[in-house]
Amino acid sequence: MNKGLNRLNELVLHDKVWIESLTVLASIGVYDWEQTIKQRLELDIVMYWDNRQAALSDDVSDCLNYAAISEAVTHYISAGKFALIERVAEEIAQLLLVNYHLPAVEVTVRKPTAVASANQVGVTILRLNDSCS
Ligand SMILES: Nc1nc2c(c(=O)[nH]1)N=C([C@H](O)[C@@H](O)CO)CN2
Repeated sequence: MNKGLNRLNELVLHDKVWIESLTVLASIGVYDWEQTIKQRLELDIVMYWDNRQAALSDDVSDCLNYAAISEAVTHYISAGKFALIERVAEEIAQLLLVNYHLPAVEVTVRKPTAVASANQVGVTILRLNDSCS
């Protein structure tokens, strides 16, 4: 437990690269009719990452490239079929932790059209990379 809290404390001091309101059309929903249409999801992604090398070199090959990551996330979600937005959030978090060796990532998935009387509904998860501890 203490180890987990220590790691969370360290993350507070970390740099971040983030993507706000990435819009993706997805096969998403728990009802059969939802699997016959595409619905809009919006993602906020906060990636914990040390930006110092990129700042020093001013070279795109040293940065965590938010354009490339936006494309990878869009492709992954568009190609899949999902019931819950929780699964979308979890799989995107794991994809980013593993492929980009992030120490941690926070993923929010919103489904803006799901509840007519609500502006937005969604989930947020924070995942730490066990191989970075
Ligand atoms: N926590 C969640 N609740 C619900 C989800 C979901 O993905 N996570 N999904 C639905 C339905 O698909 C809904 O969006 C259809 O309007 C219901 N609750």
